Amino acid sequence: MDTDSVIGLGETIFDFVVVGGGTSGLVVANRLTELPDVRVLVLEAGTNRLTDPRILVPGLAPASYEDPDFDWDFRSIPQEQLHGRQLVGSKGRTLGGSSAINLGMIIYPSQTGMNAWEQLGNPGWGWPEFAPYLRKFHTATGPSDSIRAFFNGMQYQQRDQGCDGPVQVSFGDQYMPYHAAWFETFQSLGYPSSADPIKGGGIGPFVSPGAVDPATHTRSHAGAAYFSESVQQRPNLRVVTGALVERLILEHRNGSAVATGVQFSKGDRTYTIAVNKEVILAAGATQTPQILELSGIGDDGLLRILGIDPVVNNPSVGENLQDHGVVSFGYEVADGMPSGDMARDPTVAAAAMAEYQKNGSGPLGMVPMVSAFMPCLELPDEERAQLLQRMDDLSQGASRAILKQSQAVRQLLNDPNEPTVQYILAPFQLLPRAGPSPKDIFGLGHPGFFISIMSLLSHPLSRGSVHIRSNNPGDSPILDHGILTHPVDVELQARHSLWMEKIAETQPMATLLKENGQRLHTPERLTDLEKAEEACKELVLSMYHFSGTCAMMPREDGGVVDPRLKVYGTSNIRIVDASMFPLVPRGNIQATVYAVAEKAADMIRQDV
Ligand SMILES: Cc1cc2nc3c(=O)[nH]c(=O)nc-3n(C[C@H](O)[C@H](O)[C@H](O)COP(=O)(O)OP(=O)(O)OC[C@H]3O[C@@H](n4cnc5c(N)ncnc54)[C@H](O)[C@@H]3O)c2cc1C
Repeated sequence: MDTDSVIGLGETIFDFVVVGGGTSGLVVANRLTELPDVRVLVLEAGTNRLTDPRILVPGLAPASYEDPDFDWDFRSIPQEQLHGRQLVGSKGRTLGGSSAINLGMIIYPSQTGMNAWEQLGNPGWGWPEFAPYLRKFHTATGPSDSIRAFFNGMQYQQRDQGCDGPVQVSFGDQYMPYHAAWFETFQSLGYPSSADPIKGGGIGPFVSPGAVDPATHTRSHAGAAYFSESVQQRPNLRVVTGALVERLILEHRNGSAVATGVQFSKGDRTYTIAVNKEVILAAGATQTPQILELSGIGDDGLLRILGIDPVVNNPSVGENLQDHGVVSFGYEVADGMPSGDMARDPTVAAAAMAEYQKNGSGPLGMVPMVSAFMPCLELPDEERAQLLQRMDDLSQGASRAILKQSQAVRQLLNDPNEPTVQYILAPFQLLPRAGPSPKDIFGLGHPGFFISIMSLLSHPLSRGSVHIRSNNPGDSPILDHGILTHPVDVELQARHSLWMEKIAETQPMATLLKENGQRLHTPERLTDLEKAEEACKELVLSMYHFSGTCAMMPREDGGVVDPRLKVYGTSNIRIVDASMFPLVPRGNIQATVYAVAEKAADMIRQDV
């Protein structure tokens, strides 16, 4: 399909117009066009780079960051709580969206976390109903026998995995000694792996599989998986790239707003396309609220100031932004030990590329990260009670929306079986202080060889927002990440970060690291909670898990969509991307995005 063409577009009546050809948009477009009578148009602002090596080769993802052909490259406003630092907001701007440029880790949400979605007023969204969709989107290929032996204690059963979904999920073939030591170190600390995260429970270390096709060793993202060559042949599907959706054309009918068309620009022309049944918003958590606001759905006051006629007053549009902040500690490796930092030597980089081109193996063809879900171990019962009390005190007088969410998060933090953090081991250096440019953070610019241990709060309480800055659709929205604005998050993040020092000094990890070697996070070992809190504020970065800005919740609780994903006050606009998450789930979120979109597609098919 020539996705750059608009020829004949005006002559077709589309039943559904999907805004955004990213992770969720392509899932829904694919599933709807399985029905031959349903005509779907996808409008994607970004490029079609399906055959570009920076997307195809999993290990080349960082080469796409900040390039406008791949990345929206947002920056937050200065974050007061982080001493005025700006955070990066990379986000895919190409067919496949963020799944085409992300780090490829596939991690599943927890049972308790999903049940919290349902408890927030969303019948049908608890774990039992949601879990099948976590399998529907993917086909898993298990680890080889040698990889299973390498990761002593790894939990994995083929019967638990997805077996016929479009996204290919697999393990790598060349892990480093730190990866095996990760498992053994947690075991030494008394926390062996207890369950495969796909089952929604358990704590301890696990190997994060990657969205990599084991046959071709290429990235399996939404573009490759849901917009494959055979799907491109469907006569009832049309995809146009380079099409920036500016606003929806709305009319009032019987007390609600009806979308009758979509206005978009391509090149220097503006087009309006009629829609027969529904508009499906899938522009991601940063731009779905932008499009609603540009169309007159949002906070009346803000819209009027910016010269937009309000159609539906809902001040919750663009609020409730959630993200996982990630704090990374860097440890120098022992002399002679390998590190991904070796790739800064052009000879080593060329050898890795040659190995990849020969048979797809090696570091470029895999996702080289392992993780662990853990409770907060350095938190004695009495201090835990104090922390929860602090949380309750801080919630006093909060809006109904925040109060309800705080209660849900409180339950999660109080559950002894629910992790409060995800630790990740990456066998290369990260330089948060060199930010906000991702090229500097990922650029391996510090001399020497390092690994990184990272911590991400599983259930953050901090909230940010994203709103339009003007009525010009070409202006990027005002992004206020809000990471670590909540004092309880700062304390929890610091306590978890202190534990990263323990991981690094426990055997066998300790022997792989240089004794008294350089540390990229702080010159001295952190022992003190206050100093750790300060370090977290200096180091925390966005994990690019934008979500929650058009949350699925009752409208009086701060919701923007109902449990059928319909935008309140409208009759034919749905949201299917990460902006509908009421609470960000534990871990990396693409698996949850895929599953939400699969469930959304089923709902839409039932409803029309
Ligand atoms: C650098 C990076 C690394 C990440 N690493 C991981 C990881 O390892 N594991 C994991 O699970 N998750 C990861 N994530 C997160 C995950 O990829 C995203 O949360 C998920 O893909 C978001 O899906 P979405 O459908 O909500 O939005 P997207 O996939 O971002 O899709 C939105 C699409 O809408 C388009 N669009 C936006 N505005 C308009 C407009 N006005 N008109 C037309 N089109 C528009 C965009 O160009 C984009 O293609 C990462 C994300 C990034 C950016």
